[in-house]
Amino acid sequence: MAVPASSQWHAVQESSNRSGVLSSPFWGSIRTYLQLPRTCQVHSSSRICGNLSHVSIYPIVAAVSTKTPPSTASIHSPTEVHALPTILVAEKLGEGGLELLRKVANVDCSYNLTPEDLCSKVSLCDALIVRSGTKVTREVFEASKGRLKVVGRAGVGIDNVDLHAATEFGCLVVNAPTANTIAAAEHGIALLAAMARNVSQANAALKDGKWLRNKYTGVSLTGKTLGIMGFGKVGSEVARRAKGLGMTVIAHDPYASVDRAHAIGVELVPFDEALARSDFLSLHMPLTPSTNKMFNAQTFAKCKKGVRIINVARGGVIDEGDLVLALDSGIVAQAALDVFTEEPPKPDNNLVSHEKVIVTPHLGASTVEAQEGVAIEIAEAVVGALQGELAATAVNAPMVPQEVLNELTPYVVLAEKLGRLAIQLVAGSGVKNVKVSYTSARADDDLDTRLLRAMITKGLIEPISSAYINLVNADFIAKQRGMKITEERQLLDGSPEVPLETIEVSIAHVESKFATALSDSGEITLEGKVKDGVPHLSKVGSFDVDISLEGNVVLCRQVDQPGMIGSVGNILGEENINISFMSVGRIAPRRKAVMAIGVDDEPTETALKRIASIPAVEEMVYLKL
Ligand SMILES: NC(=O)c1ccc[n+]([C@@H]2O[C@H](COP(=O)([O-])OP(=O)(O)OC[C@H]3O[C@@H](n4cnc5c(N)ncnc54)[C@H](O)[C@@H]3O)[C@@H](O)[C@H]2O)c1
Ligand SMILES: O=C(O)[C@H](O)COP(=O)(O)O
Repeated sequence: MAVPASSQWHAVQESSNRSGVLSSPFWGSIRTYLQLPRTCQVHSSSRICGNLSHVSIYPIVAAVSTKTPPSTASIHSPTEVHALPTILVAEKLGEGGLELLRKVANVDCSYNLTPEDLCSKVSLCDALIVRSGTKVTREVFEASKGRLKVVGRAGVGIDNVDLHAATEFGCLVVNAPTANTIAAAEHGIALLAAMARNVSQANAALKDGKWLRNKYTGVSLTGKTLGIMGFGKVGSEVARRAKGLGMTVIAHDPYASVDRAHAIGVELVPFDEALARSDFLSLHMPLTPSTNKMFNAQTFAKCKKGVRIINVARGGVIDEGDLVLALDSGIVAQAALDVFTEEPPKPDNNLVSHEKVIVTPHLGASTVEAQEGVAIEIAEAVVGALQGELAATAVNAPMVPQEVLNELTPYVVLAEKLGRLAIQLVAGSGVKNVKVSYTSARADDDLDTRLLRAMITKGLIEPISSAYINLVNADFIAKQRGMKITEERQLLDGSPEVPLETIEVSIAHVESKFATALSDSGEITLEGKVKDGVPHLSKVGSFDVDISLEGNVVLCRQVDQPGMIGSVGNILGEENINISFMSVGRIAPRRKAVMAIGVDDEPTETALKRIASIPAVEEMVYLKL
């Protein structure tokens, strides 16, 4: 059959199964975000997305994928097909949060686990919820063997979670950043006032029968300068309250907005100036490698003599040994500490027992109200993540709003398929340079491609490794394998109604099993687009084609002559292989052409050999999706 020069010949048969599990954005997004292994089906006995009690995530017994996190395969047996996910709650969580979790999961509340117990339990869990008392170490992720998909930190600080390991293992970490802000700020103010008036010491003395009115004369707050170190959520709430107490409030925070500070009457100042001017310093930065022990002998030396320090942030931001010396020498007059480098501190900790120090056992977030709020905030985040939503409080993954995700879903599928096809065209190994080009009528800031890049990476790497890749770890794994993935965009004229026109994946400096896939510049190049919500392959090398990316793909380069489609079609028909789509792209009539054939079934070796031996077929490759 001759093919019209300007068009492709479409179509033998369209797949009728487009409305299955994956086509719904909701169910699709479950897979997309957590990238549940393809051996896992997401089923619902109800189509009401809000009612998760009907959702189950389980492995298909007859696996179609070679990639399954090992524990998933070993834990679920066919008899557990409708099992709910399991969430381990390793520290006390408010009842409201537990109720939410119990609606969608088996909830195992096991507190005070040893590190060994945590490691052994975690291999049976899909999510883990902790507060600051549980160290979620690399060993925990290793022990989970890929089953753990989400760690929920019921609070703000995530310094007890090994984020690098979480990312490497593709485990999402979410926190509950807002619900305990006020509680922490109120505790900061409580410590400020208690320290200034020696409340703790006087209380202890009086209970010990000592009426020491002179000894416990305090200092006033009004008119004094409070330096807020870390002007984030807690810091700014402390600032508001301190202003109400008549204090002058200054703050140091390299990342805070001057306008936000001015709006509540706070002057942002450099670090050394904050130290030099403050009568009281209240610490509110996170513990990171750069804030670790940032309050040490050198910094105390820059402080106003007799400064008083409150710490409701993290013990590790202070060098505790240096603080003891500064208290002994009078550089620091008093300290009020809620947090410690080691929690609980050792009984002989001489900072805790110091007479100029008052302490509380990490109580900043411990109000009834805050704990209920945190529990609900983290339960919603964990449930959302298990549903595949891109959590607004994700700590180690890009946050993509649900609307954006819904819109991008078919492009996400396309991206993974293009990566998967492109890597199969490489002869040998050593893919180092991959370029992804997007054409779109949307401005750069209106098109979030992180998810697409992650899925292309997944498609490129999974077929050639044992790595298990999702949005969380895609960049990490690509980097680890020395694969550089660059992106470029071409802005098109026209309506920005659809997010993307085309996605092109090209792999440079490699040989191809199918030379026709090499572009004029010698790179393996595939282009795809989304048509009616379905991903299509639209270009192979320099040849335009058009097949829907469902099933698997046979690519042939042949001499463009009558009867080619019939010959290939006949062979596949005789071998009982269903063709879903067929398209021929060519440069000019009777010259070279590329035939792309979508097949529902896997062709036998014999069928492929028969196609390859058609005299006009010059090269052929079979690609699995
Ligand atoms: N004691 C408790 O129970 C309790 C309760 C809640 C929060 N916290 C801790 O309080 C701290 C603040 O929490 P948040 O919710 O306000 O966090 P946040 O992220 O809203 O604020 C932290 C601020 O610190 C700033 N910062 C970072 N590095 C800094 C540096 N080197 N110098 C100065 N500022 C720096 C950031 O820019 C940010 O504005 C965290 O350490 C958190 O873990 C403790
Ligand atoms: O970072 C936080 O949110 C606080 O330190 C609270 O920690 P907690 O949940 O262990 O009380």
